[in-house]
Amino acid sequence: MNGADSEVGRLETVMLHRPGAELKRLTPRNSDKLLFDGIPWVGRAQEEHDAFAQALRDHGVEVLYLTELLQDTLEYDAARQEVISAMLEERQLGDLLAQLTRGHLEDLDPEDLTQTLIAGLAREELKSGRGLVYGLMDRHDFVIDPLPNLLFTRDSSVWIGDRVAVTSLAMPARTRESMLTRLIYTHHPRFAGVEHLYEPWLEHVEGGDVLLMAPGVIAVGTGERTTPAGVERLCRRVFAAGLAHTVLAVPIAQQRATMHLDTICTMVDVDTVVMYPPVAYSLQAYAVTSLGNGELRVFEPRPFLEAAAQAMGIERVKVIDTGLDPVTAEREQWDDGNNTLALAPRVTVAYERNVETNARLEASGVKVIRIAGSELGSGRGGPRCMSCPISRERLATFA
Ligand SMILES: NC(=O)NCCC[C@H](N)C(=O)O
Repeated sequence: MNGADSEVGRLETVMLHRPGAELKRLTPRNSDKLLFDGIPWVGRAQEEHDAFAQALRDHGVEVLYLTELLQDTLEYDAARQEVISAMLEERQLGDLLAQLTRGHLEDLDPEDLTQTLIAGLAREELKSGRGLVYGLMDRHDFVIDPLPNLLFTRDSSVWIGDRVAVTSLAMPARTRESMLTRLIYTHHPRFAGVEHLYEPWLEHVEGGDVLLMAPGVIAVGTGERTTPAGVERLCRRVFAAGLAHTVLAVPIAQQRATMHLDTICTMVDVDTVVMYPPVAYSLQAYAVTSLGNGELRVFEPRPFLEAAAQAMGIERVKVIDTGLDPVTAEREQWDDGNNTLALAPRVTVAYERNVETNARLEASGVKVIRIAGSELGSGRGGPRCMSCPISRERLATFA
């Protein structure tokens, strides 16, 4: 059954995106805008990603690739027309270039259209071009921007219970990603009948900010990406659908190092998190519950870990004591040491480079499946960011 009610229930199915030609578009001139901190060696990034996918399969996880789902989806004419129109509307190419681009895209078969929607289209790759906008563009300028961050499938959709929240991404370089995930969830037969909990045109919410702490309890970070209004909208929708009794709104620093809640905190067991030490005990949360009729009850802020324990009905949330010196902690947090992907309670995937954090996890009894991420990490995301759980074994239902 599709869906998830926790971060740690046995992972059954996951959606990944194997990086490809879109990474080859990155240059020192555009990498900042495209949200990469370096220029990855693409072949090696693919090898690292293949090893990640294989590690998941070796642990019984079904791996779905976004590219394959998208290509299947683009076999349907309604889906093709929908995505081409939406993309051109967003892109603002002017009437003539939009018309030429439409013609170019309509001539592509599903495989090439998939590639073009992901890797983008440079002006020089258009079959034919003319007019003012075309003339004013450099031949390397993008008629369609590439989506190198599609790699981070966590952010462009998130399953909550049996519904999928198609997210509203905040950064211009990423907004088109959820156009593609929405298309898949709307038209692919595998997802027939799945209800959408959230939509890309609503206030900003990114999947990396959403943590399913326990059945009925969701933490949502609000900072550089998810906006306060996004959290409020998600609260209303989650409560209306009966998917949670408490949402914890967690303000996080609005900076790149902590762009999502999952860059500083992920769960490794039903009651245990690995967390960036400097914020572990200072992070605050506003608990939000439903008063019915769409009204929300918002509680005074209190320490996140306390608020989470209370909502989860447990005495305390345990924090892996990484006990790292501040410099090592900062280095490993930057390299996604706290961004782990649980395959089951106390079994987690982590970047091998975060030697100290991983050692502490193991000392606490967590099995760590190490993966290489020297190239993948240049996009500033770890194993949790690179995975969208489609199905996890349910822990429980809440009344
Ligand atoms: N959940 C995550 O933290 N995802 C990582 C996203 C990295 C990407 N380069 C971005 O800046 O959005």
